[in-house]
This record gives sequence, structure tokens and C-alpha cells, in this order.
Amino acid sequence: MTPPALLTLDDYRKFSEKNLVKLARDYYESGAEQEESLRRNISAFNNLLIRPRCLRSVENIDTSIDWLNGKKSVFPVGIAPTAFQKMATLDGELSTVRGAAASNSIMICSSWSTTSVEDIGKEAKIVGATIWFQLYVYKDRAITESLIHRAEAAGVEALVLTVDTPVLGRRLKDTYNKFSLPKHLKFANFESNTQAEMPKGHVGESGFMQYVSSQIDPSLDWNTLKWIRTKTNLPVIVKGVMRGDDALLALEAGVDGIIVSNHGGRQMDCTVATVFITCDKMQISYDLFFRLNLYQKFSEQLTIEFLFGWMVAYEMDEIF
Ligand SMILES: Cc1cc2nc3c(=O)[nH]c(=O)nc-3n(C[C@H](O)[C@H](O)[C@H](O)COP(=O)(O)O)c2cc1C
Ligand SMILES: CCCCCCC(=O)C(=O)O
Repeated sequence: MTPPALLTLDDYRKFSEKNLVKLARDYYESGAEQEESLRRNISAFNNLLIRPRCLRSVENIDTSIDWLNGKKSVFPVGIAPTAFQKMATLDGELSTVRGAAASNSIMICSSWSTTSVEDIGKEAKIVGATIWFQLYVYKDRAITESLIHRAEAAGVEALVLTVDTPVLGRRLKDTYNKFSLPKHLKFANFESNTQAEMPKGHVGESGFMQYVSSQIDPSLDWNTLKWIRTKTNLPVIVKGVMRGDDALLALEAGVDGIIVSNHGGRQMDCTVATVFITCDKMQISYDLFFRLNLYQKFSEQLTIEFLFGWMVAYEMDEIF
């Protein structure tokens, strides 16, 4: 059967309903607690209005950006890290890395991919994709360090430290569903069963919640960031910053970039919408403004990347 034309995000979402089991769809789509942040992210973006200029030639437009180290990409949208992609397709992360190459984007590989970083790295070399690696910090620092070194050896060009997940947000749907990874899937970056397998869920606690509370280090702080910097020469970007004062601390800590994010409303409910987080106290000028994630270089410019979305490239004051 010829697949239908999928033109909008909503088309994709509806199409996926036929192909995803409820457990996976709920995991992919849900936010924390009452999902106020998740709804606010969407409505805040939908309420942005554009006042377009007229009689400006659009014959030659340049949407290119420099993600890092002078590497130009004509497509200024990155693919945010997304765990457990094989719940959606057989090829999982390999499909995404091919998509990243085809669209001249970058892929941020999740620590919790269902394909190992080595296999994603091999495919990235074949198809010519740029990959970065998103890091979760384990209580066992030896595990964390080994992840960093394996990602480096696999050819990633930057490390992205997620800083908004010292504990897992309470996702009610996952809890009701007693969410755990389907039996045939594992955390592909780990060998030992303790890290590679997600426990079964039980009443009132998903398997995912048990995994995170037993493995992930809730003491994550600025010292952890310093420690990471001693373990790698790769650029380090922090993801999940929501305030200007924290952005300044990140800058003082010598990070190479920040991603402003409330984790799609999946971590803490009742937060400000990502799109409205102003970078107060930051001496930068805005040149691009997008929807979900926001990747920022501490140079003259601000660029923003978003997951499966669309972009507007206007000056900030043209939007409101
Ligand atoms: C299904 C799913 C899995 C995700 N997995 C990860 C992950 O492994 N690591 C991570 O840092 N963020 C993860 N995220 C968060 C996204 O990278 C991204 O921050 C979010 O979808 C968009 O929200 P934002 O605009 O507030 O960043 C995941 C999001 C979704 C929807
Ligand atoms: C330590 C926090 C776990 C979150 C894991 C994956 C993710 O980011 C998401 O589901 O959202």
C-alpha cells in the first residue's frame, strides 16, 4: 500500500497511532505530573505571532549555521537526544542517523539508545552524518567515564551533559502502564545486566523509575561538570538550562554551549515554557529563534535547534 502523504507534525503523530503500541506511545508523548509544562510549551509556541517584512528578496536565502568549530550546516535544526528509538522502528537510531545525514542536520545520540554508540558511529561515517553524544551520569563514575571514552572513539564531535534529570520526572502514564522496555530491547551502551536491562514495573512504580533511582547520580552538580571536563577534550554543552544565572555559571565553568530546555515538560511540571525563557544577563545577540530546544554558542550568536519542528528566522523583536 502506498503510504499517505505526511505533511505536518500532526500527520506524523496520527500515522504513528496505528503503528505504536500504547506503552511506547505514552512513553514518547507524555510529560511529567499534570503535563502543564508540556501543554504550555505547545501553546506558548502557537501563540507567537510573526510580523513579516515585505519586499525583501527571498531569491537567495541563507539558513546555514555554525554548530561548533566552524563546521557549517545549511539546515539549522538539530535532532535532540531521544532514548529507546527501537520501540518505534526496527532500525531505531540507525534510521535517525541516516535522516540526519540526508537533511544535513546533526544527531545527538542518547546515552540510552537501543543501538550502541559504536554502531551509530559506524553508520554516521558511512552516511556522512555529524553526531554528538548526550551523557547521563551514573552513580558509578567508572561507567560514566567509559561512556565518554567510547563516545569519543565512536567519532562523536561533542558531549551534551543533560542537567535537568538528577531524578526522573513523575510521568503518570508510564507509572499506570508500569512502563518497562520490551523484553527484546536493552540499553545498548551497556554490557552488565544491571545497566543494560530495565526492571519490570509494579503497581505505583514504572521499571524506568526503578532503573533511574538505582543507577543515576542525584548529586549531579557544577563539580560533576568540572569532573567531566577533566575526562575529555571534546566540546561540552549543557542541556536543560532554564535561567540566565545558571547560564552564566555554565559559562564560568567553561562550557562550549548550552541548550535551553525544560525537557519537553517531561521532568518538572509547572515550569516556564522553553520558548519564553529569556536569556537574561547574557551578553549575546539573538539571530535565530526556533521552537523546542535552543542551542546556544557563546559567540556573537544564538542558534536554536528543535526536535521534529519548524523554524522561523526573525529577529526577536519581530516575533512579538
Ligand atoms: C521520547 C523522548 C525521549 C527523550 N530522551 C532523552 C534523552 O535520552 N536524553 C535527553 O537529554 N533528553 C531526552 N529527551 C528530551 C529531548 O531531548 C528534548 O529536550 C525534548 O523533547 C524537547 O523539549 P525542550 O524543548 O524543552 O528541550 C527525550 C524526549 C522525548 C520526547
Ligand atoms: C535520568 C533521567 C532519565 C530520562 C531518560 C530519557 C529521557 O530523557 C526521557 O525519557 O525524557
